[in-house]
Amino acid sequence: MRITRRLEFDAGHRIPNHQSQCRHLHGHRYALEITLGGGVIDAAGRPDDGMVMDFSEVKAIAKQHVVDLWDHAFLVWRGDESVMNYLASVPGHKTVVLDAVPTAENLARIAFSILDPLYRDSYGNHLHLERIRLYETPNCWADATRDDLA
Ligand SMILES: Nc1nc2c(c(=O)[nH]1)N=C([C@H](O)[C@H](O)COP(=O)(O)OP(=O)(O)OP(=O)(O)O)CN2
Ligand SMILES: [Zn+2]
Repeated sequence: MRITRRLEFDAGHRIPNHQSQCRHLHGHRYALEITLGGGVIDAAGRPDDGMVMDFSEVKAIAKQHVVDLWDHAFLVWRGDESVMNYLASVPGHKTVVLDAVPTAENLARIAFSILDPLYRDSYGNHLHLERIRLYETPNCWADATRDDLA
């Protein structure tokens, strides 16, 4: 069985070597969809009976480890020297420094690697993270699965 929980956040980014307008500083209303696989819990009387995992628990983990960190932050590739230097000059700025250019593909892959160990086996029903879908715009998204981890 598969379940999916969606969370949304706002963040700034740029793709420094992009040939068009994405090299400019801009932001998105991102959406993160977390798809988990696992068995449906069959334990009458338990609060999670009939669930793969309580959606509120799925949300709490993603919120604590990804969404709250990236929300209203600027996501910057550590090799983007001019923007790194500028953001460092802004007192108390919320900046997330990444080892890769902040494309939808890389953000999906990074979110997968952060969240993967946090969902695995926590419910004893072979729970596992199957896919992270990261929407950069309503029309553009990337899917990361285990095969995409570096
Ligand atoms: N494969 C990828 N291509 C692009 C990415 C990306 O992350 N992966 N990112 C961008 C830009 O950051 C931008 O967010 C997308 O721009 P655009 O294609 O213009 O998307 P819009 O929704 O604004 O376009 P509409 O045509 O207005 O729907 C570029 N490419
Ligand atoms: Zn963009």
